[in-house]
Formats: sequence, structure tokens, C-alpha cells
Amino acid sequence: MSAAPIAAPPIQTPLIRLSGITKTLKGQDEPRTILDGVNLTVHSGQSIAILGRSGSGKSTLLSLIGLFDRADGGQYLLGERDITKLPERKAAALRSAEFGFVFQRFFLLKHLSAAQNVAMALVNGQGWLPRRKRKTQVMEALDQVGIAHLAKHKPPRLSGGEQQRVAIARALVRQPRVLLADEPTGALDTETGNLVVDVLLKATHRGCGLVLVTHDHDHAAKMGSVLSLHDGRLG
Ligand SMILES: Nc1ncnc2c1ncn2[C@@H]1O[C@H](COP(=O)(O)OP(=O)(O)OP(=O)(O)O)[C@@H](O)[C@H]1O
Repeated sequence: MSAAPIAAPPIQTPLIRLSGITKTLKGQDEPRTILDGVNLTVHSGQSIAILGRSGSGKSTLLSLIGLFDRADGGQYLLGERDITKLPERKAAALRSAEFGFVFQRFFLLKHLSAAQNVAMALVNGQGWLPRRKRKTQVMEALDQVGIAHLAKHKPPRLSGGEQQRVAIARALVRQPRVLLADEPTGALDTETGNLVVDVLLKATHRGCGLVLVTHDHDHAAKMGSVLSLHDGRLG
């Protein structure tokens, strides 16, 4: 009896494919090429760390991925869609639908509770979601980062790590396909930073792609892959 043929695994379209991305900054001085043919592929559930010396262009690259900025050359595919030259209005809509952002600074509103800060991310062009639905999504996001019990606390009563977890919940509440984190542990001590990295990684278990810019080699080593930006190239 011949063995049954082994089915080929389904080929998944990557969430993101950047090819040959270039970016030259034209300030008062000589134009400077920051990204010089960057290729990057991000799959669902994948975590990628980007290391590189200060000024090497890590934040610039993250801004391009998150559609805050545009490349001068190369191609950007989001799923099957070529978004290299997407007009800004459409880019803004994609930005809030597809990406979650976490930064070194938490950017929380001090006079709002943790839950209210997270709910702010649910305001969209059509206004607010129905109250009950909004509350459920907010509590799920806070639960996902392990601080549902702090929902009513305002930022001044929270530790740095707790505040960053509120910021991560705010990034996750719209269920983005990709989480972009720029030095999210930069303002935290080592132990708290480790916790925050674990929370970010947990999001990848639900299928989110994660791109983490960091200076911390231990945090980078926790990611599925580690890339380094050097002389405008990622490798
Ligand atoms: N809007 C801008 N105009 C001119 N130069 C800029 C602009 N934004 C960034 N730069 C320069 O581009 C280079 C890359 O900056 P970027 O912030 O991407 O680096 P980075 O690797 O994230 O650095 P760090 O690790 O210090 O955050 C730096 O030399 C920076 O000074």
C-alpha cells in the first residue's frame, strides 16, 4: 500500500513585504541616505527585533512601515495590496485599522482612567462604538496585558510598567495586524522591561506581527528573528 501523499502546507501571504526601500533625508545639510535598499517580510505571529546604532534609521523605518512617512523608492505590500503610493487619506485609514503603535513614552492622558485611555483608540471616523461593545473590547485588551484590575486607575497612580501596559492595551484594542514598538522599554528598569517585552510577545500568539526596535540585546534575543540596520541595509 502506497503512503498517502503529504499535503503541502498552506502558503500564507506575508502581512508585510518591503523590497528595496530607500529613504534620503534632505535637511539643511547634504542629503543623507538613511535607508538604502531595505527588504523586510513580516508574517502573522512573527516577532522581529531591529537593532542598530543610534541614528542608523530604525525609527525612520518604523515610521515608513506604520505609514507615518513615505519611502523615496522601493515597494511596500500590505498583504496582497501594493500601498507604495497610497494617498494620505487612505494611508491614515489603513494606519489606524492595521497597526498598533507603542513608543518609549506612554502618551497617556493623565485625567482619564486606564480604561478611558484605551477606549480613546476606539474613536473612529464614524464616531464611537456602542458603549457596551466598547467596554467589552477595552476590558479584553486590559486583560490581555494583565491589568484589567487597574482599569479605573489614572496614570499618575500607576507605575511606569503599568502605564506602558495601558499603552500596549490601547495599541491592541483595535486588534491590529501588526504591532510596531519603538524602544518600548527605554524608560523602564530591566525587570519591568522584561515584563513589557513578554506582554508584546504574547500578542504574537494571537497572530499579530511584531516589529520591535530596541537597543537591548536581551530583549531582541526573545524575538523570533533579530535584524540589524547598518549602513542603510537590514540584515
Ligand atoms: N525629519 C528629519 N529631518 C532630518 N533628519 C532626520 C529627520 N528624522 C530623522 N533624521 C535623522 O535621520 C537619522 C536616522 O534617525 P532615526 O531616528 O531613524 O534613527 P534611530 O536608529 O531610530 O536612532 P535612535 O536609536 O537614536 O532612536 C538620524 O541621523 C536623524 O538625525
